[in-house]
Amino acid sequence: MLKIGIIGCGFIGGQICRAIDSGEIDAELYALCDSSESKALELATSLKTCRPAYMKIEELIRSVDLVVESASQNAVRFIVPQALQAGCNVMVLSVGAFADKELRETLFGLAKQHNCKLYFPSGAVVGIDGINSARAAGISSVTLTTRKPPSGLMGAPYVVEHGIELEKLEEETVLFEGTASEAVKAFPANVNVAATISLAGIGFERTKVKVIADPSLSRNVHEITVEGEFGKFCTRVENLPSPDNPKTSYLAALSAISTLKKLLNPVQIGT
Ligand SMILES: NC(=O)C1=CN([C@@H]2O[C@H](COP(=O)(O)OP(=O)(O)OC[C@H]3O[C@@H](n4cnc5c(N)ncnc54)[C@H](OP(=O)(O)O)[C@@H]3O)[C@@H](O)[C@H]2O)C=CC1
Ligand SMILES: O=C([O-])CC(=O)C(=O)O
Repeated sequence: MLKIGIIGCGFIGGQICRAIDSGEIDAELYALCDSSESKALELATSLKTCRPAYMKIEELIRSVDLVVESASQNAVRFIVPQALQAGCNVMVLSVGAFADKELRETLFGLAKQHNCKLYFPSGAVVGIDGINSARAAGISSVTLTTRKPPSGLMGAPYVVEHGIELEKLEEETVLFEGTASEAVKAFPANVNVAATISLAGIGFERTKVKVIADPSLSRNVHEITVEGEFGKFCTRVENLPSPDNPKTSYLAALSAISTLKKLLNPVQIGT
């Protein structure tokens, strides 16, 4: 049975644990790690059937077949190279870290060298399947427009650096327009989806991103427009935010669960 280790025991890590615990994902939840040991232990003891051990990153990587990174972009830099060098497959949630070209090329190279897989779930957006298909011919433009309630954007480096008083906004306000490369640094906990879209499509410099704060919203809304040889498509998702972490949409955790189920399943549906 596939042994899974989860690094980052917040909302997404917790949802994956519960999906393994309930038997929805047919794998062994072997180990947990978090910057807060007590948070990981609390999660472990809340489970009904699984009894994952708490391990430091190095021990976890030596012990499992697949590492789930559900921690932070900074964690990716530290965890993923070691995990690939140890021969683990890795599922990455903090995809924004891959905007760094040097890191990206190193990690893709290590995955090839060690015959490991890197999995990037679709996350909180819909349409990655369409981008993957469209890329087989040619894509001319990709844009992502992300709208979140102000509470979901609090603490983002861009908001802090520009002194934006989100709590005072009374109407929809465009906070940021730029490339995906800039967006994931400006909003590292809000638009990892821009990184996944870039990896699937036309890269971090050609993918355009707009981030909007809207006090009238209670959902995280992501719209993608893609044009290319195939024609044009637009997707829009209105995500319920997680109750634990308003920056993260529930769909992002479901997408991680679905990716794990897909890699374990001999029958593959969808692109
Ligand atoms: N790909 C996608 O579509 C999406 C990606 N994300 C990203 O996925 C990641 C997980 O999201 P979510 O579960 O909501 O986040 P949470 O903040 O709920 O949980 C993350 C957990 O990881 C811990 N952590 C952070 N850095 C490290 C580290 N270096 N080593 C060990 N533990 C660490 C955090 O601890 P502490 O609180 O102490 O920092 C926290 O307990 C985030 O980076 C988020 O931005 C989210 C939504 C969509
Ligand atoms: O969950 C979301 O709506 C998107 C998100 O935070 C991210 O991509 O980092």
